Amino acid sequence: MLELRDLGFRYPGSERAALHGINLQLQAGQCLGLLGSNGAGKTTLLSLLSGVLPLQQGELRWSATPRLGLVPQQLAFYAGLKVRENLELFADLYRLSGDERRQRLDQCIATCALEDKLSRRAEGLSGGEQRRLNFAIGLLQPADLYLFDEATVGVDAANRQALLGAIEQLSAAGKTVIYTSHYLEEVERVAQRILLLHEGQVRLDLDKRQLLGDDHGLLLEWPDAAPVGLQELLARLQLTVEVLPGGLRIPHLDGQQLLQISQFIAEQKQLPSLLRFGRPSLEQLYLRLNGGRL
Ligand SMILES: Nc1ncnc2c1ncn2[C@@H]1O[C@H](COP(=O)(O)OP(=O)(O)OP(=O)(O)O)[C@@H](O)[C@H]1O
Repeated sequence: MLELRDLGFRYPGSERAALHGINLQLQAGQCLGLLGSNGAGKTTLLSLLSGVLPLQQGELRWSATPRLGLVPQQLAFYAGLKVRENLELFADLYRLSGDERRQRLDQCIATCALEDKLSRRAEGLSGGEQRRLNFAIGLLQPADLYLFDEATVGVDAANRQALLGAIEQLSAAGKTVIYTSHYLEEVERVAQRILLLHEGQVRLDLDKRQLLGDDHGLLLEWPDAAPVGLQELLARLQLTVEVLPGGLRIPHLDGQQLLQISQFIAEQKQLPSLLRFGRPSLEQLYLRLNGGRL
């Protein structure tokens, strides 16, 4: 649905390009998780796609005229208007009418749990409530491509689940989504493909399953130090170990090795504070890839 060729952007007066040499093809129905540390260029990329910033260098090719829904990082509603007035105003801007207008409004209000906030002025809402209004306004727009920039910052855990559910529904309905967040467990949940930006360039672009792989390992942490004798056991089992703050990770092991480690642990006075067998999370991979600069 979208192809970027050698896209670049430099803010006026800035010495360094915020983005350069970005090549990317995005298929319809795909949810792309956009990662990168502060200043990596994520918002700049979304701003170029949504036309908030003018194209300076490179090409943006759409397969058809795009209908875009945007949930921007900067809150974008009328602070002095009530929640209901904001939603109606944006419904007018999106030219929604009749049944579709009512359905979309009802759905956005329910997803973002705004039912009891409708007669409140937007400026009087809490931070998380304002974020939910911002989200509702983006979701209200009938679009083929939805861009979410830090859309859940400050939203409480229960409401966050509802917003993520809405993103999964967009994907399931064949909508294309670009989702950027520093909450990597959210990106891991919604995205099928992961794009990592670093200093304005694409550092990594992979299918999520390919990235996370099925490299099952054992993650162990202790309240104090690891038990005496563990290192010897691991060496005897010929296992490689990654030392982490507070614990260690054994990236590859088979059932027998897992059993022997479990027996050793069971015989110790102090149990681990964390024992997890599985593949690494996106956050753990990200910290390894990006040198911990999230
Ligand atoms: N309006 C601006 N004027 C000048 N430079 C800017 C402007 N906005 C962003 N930049 C710079 O462009 C680079 C990319 O910024 P951008 O906001 O795209 O990063 P980001 O990945 O979205 O970061 P964050 O995770 O902090 O939101 C940074 O070096 C930033 O300082």
